Amino acid sequence: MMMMSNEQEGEIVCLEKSSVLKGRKLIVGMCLTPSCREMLTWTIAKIAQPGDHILVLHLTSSLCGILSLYQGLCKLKNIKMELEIVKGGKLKHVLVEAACSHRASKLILGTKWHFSICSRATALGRYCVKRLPSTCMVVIVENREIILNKKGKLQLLQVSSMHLINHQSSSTQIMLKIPPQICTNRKVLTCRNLSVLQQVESISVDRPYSKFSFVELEAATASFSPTNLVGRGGGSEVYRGELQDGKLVAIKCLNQGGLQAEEELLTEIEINTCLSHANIVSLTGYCVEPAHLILVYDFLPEGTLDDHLHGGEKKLLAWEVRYKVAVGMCKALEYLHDGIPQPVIHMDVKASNILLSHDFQPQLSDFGLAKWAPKRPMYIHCNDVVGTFGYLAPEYFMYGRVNDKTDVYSFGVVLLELITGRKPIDTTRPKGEENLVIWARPLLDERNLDKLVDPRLGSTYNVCQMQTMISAASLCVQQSSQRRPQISQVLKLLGEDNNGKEEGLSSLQKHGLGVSMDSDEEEGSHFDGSPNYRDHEADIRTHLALAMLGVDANDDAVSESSIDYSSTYLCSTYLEDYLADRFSLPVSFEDH
Ligand SMILES: Nc1ncnc2c1ncn2[C@@H]1O[C@H](COP(=O)(O)OP(=O)(O)OP(=O)(O)O)[C@@H](O)[C@H]1O
Repeated sequence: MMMMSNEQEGEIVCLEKSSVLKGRKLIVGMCLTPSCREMLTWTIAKIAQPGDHILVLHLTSSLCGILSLYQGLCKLKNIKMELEIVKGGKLKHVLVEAACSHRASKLILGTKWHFSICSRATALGRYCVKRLPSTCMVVIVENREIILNKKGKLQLLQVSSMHLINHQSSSTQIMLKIPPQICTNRKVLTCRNLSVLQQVESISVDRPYSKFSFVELEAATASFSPTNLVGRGGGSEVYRGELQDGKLVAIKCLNQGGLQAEEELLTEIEINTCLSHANIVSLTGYCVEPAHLILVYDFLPEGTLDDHLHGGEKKLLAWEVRYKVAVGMCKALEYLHDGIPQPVIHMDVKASNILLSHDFQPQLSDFGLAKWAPKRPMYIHCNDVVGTFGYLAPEYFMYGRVNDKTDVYSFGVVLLELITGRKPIDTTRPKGEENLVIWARPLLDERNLDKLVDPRLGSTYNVCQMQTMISAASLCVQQSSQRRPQISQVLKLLGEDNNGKEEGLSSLQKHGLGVSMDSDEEEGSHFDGSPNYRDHEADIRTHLALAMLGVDANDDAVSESSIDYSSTYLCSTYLEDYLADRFSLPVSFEDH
């Protein structure tokens, strides 16, 4: 029998391999919550019988994820790396025991403590030095180091002298961090950035990016002059730069001072090596130096969608452009989810990560939080919820569950922004209107164009496209992730891919609706907002939306109770009337 606990939901799942407990090996999946301890007690008291063997399994998936980043480098250097979970009480005892039992030649430790030289880290170092044989060197690393030899004498060394330390392995030594205020010589390559650089070089081996020196980037930006500063993110500053060959680039300087910047840089480069798409920003190169972690991208002169929709200073974003942005982003996500051998979840789809070229072609940027997608219909569990409030899918926000539908939800929020011109969270709005999805949901159900559509657009939009976009948005922001369509289905709904019309038609025919559509009727040809538009396509696409709902509802993975029928209701009510009226077709959506 195998039992795993679902920490966030507080439920215990028992997977019984065989109904008869013969062989008597019980595996208990254990995390550190009280409900897990309760589960273990229950297993011991109620399930296990004398002679049984209980194996307690603790999965450290986040650490495994980080270690997998190093696989390339280890392979390159022909190094074997293993993860070992050790049991024990005090850290110092565990460390010494492990070093002795493995006959380690070096015990290398990182530290997050900010300490003075006479602090706890020194004490830990001294403890280890005393108890370990002289064949084992103790090294504590962070930024700059001090070597503490056996006699307790302090000697200042630079990390570039690491090889020197390696040659002295006969004498036991400790390296300690100097607190930041004592660090004066910033030119020394830190251990950390050295390892980041090695990893970058190993993961980008198939796609060599330009490796810029900081001096080159200084020259490109007039010494990072404030006039070239184009934007600030949560952990970065972005400058416009011109390279020697005249190419314009965006230079993103990650704020140093933590693992986060390193992880972002490595993830961005690792994932970008697998990507090439017209709607995804191209990474040109990087700069990794002692005090600098920098990413260099193609420069997109029109800035972000966020600036255009909510910036205030920009010209009104025309409907035509809004629709183009929606389709372009949908294509980028379809490429990530379905178009590459190892699919990717972006994890931070939002208006400020959608950049616009001179002709307003959208490009998705910022892969620092991206993840390799799990196989459908599985999801991955994330303990840290990162991303942007207002765009986070409910199951991710509440339970840390991630799969491709996480991006679909965020994309739905972007569609709502394009339709309404409102921000996802706007605390200046009256009560009840602050959260865009909550405010929009009943209006989407009613198809209340008067209230939904950005008042700045007036009547300058294509009603057919607006209806389609509203259908897509209402499907994408559904509470239940299983009920959300896959992004490829959303792309069919929005059209503008070559197969959209035919697939839309064939789907209608499959559902017994023989609707003809003029082949010369080009989508987007009516921009006058007139009520006399011929909008067969909108009907077809909205019907497709319903077909999707039907498909998902039959999915075994969807339990009855998890289905939110409200949007089925909203689409069908609208469509039954509409199709019956337009095409004199008796339509009933009961079957779907
Ligand atoms: N390739 C680019 N071309 C032009 N401008 C860019 C480019 N990349 C980023 N910018 C500008 O820099 C700003 C900051 O970008 P960055 O990706 O660091 O942050 P963000 O996505 O806005 O926020 P966060 O990092 O918190 O998610 C953007 O809002 C945009 O104005």
